[in-house]
Amino acid sequence: MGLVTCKPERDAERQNRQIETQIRAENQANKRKVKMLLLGVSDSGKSTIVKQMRVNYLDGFNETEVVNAIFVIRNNIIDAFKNISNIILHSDINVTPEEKERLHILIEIILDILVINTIRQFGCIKLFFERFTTHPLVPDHIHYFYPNLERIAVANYIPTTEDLIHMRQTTLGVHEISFDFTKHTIRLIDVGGQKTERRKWIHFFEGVTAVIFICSMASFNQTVEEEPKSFVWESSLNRVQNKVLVRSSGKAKVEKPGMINRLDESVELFKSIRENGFLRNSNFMLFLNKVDLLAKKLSKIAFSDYFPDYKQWINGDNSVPSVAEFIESMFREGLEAEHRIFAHLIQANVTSNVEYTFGLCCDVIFEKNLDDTSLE
Ligand SMILES: Nc1nc2c(ncn2[C@@H]2O[C@H](COP(=O)(O)OP(=O)(O)OP(=O)(O)O)[C@@H](O)[C@H]2O)c(=O)[nH]1
Ligand SMILES: [Mg+2]
Repeated sequence: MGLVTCKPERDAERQNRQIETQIRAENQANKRKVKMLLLGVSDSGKSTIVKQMRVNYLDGFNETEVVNAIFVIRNNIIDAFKNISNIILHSDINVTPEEKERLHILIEIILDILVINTIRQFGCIKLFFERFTTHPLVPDHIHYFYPNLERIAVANYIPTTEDLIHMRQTTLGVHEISFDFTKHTIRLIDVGGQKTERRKWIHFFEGVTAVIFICSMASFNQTVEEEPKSFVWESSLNRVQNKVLVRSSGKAKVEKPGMINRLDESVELFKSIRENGFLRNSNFMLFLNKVDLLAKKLSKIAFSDYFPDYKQWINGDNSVPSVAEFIESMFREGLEAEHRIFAHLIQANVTSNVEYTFGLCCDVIFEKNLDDTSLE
């Protein structure tokens, strides 16, 4: 004789089954949710990666963002030209009295983009772009915006997607986007890299599937941006004076307190994050960014002028592959064996390059997650 159950019990069983199915479905969905954190010092290229994801996997930029970008891009250029004028006036570049006066006015007073468009024709500016493009105080975006100045200066200028990708806007606070990638939903979190912003990072360290740490390889001849600029303008034309001043990890002694090499800062920051207990089980991706600018700089500057240890490096020529290998070794040095990292060279302002590298990373992350799942 079969077991007779009364109606309330059958209802309870059905309800239990429904709840279990729901929990299973939620677990499956959660496994497909991936939290990724973009970390790195300021100006390393984190937000540029986010912009590329928006272009690749979302709808790109909306109308309001494009209109706001007109102002931001023009300001990027005006600020860059103020710096450039300062560098020229502290250099041995020949400047006519009229040019000198105009450069001083540019530094003192905020001028509009049309004025910059005329200043760009000055002999001293042209000479600057021939001789000093690798100067540590020249913002990276100007290499892109300088040849496009005429287009940007016209009254009815509308920024292109490419313009928005190159635009520089320091991140304050935390921004995130969410998009579908293969079978996964990726939540990508972008934070500000400035020192004052870093204390906010810890709030996002829980449940992180992957940390994408970005480093600008081109920052090897730069010092951290919080430093007094007057010193840098005067000294940075002489690269020997401006070489590594503080290397907390390396052998060079502290020569000027407060002057920290930006690549060193990036390595130190990476190590402190890699060893953070909350991120013990996260995958670590290291994006060695700005490979284009690194190549440009290495054609004019010896890497070993800034990192004397490089002279002893096996392949110590001044080539991109060798220098990149050395930089990667700086990140790996002293890490515990289980602290594995997946490193890749990247040029974040090239959409296809980001798409490719991100795909490689995801292959690693998802394959590893699959392993983790199968152990359960
Ligand atoms: N040439 C070149 N420029 C790049 C590359 N990646 C980023 N940039 C530029 O570097 C500048 C800084 O990039 P962001 O993405 O704003 O840097 P960030 O890490 O978000 O900086 P914070 O928000 O201050 O933390 C921008 O002007 C970018 O266009 C690259 O691979 N090559
Ligand atoms: Mg940013």
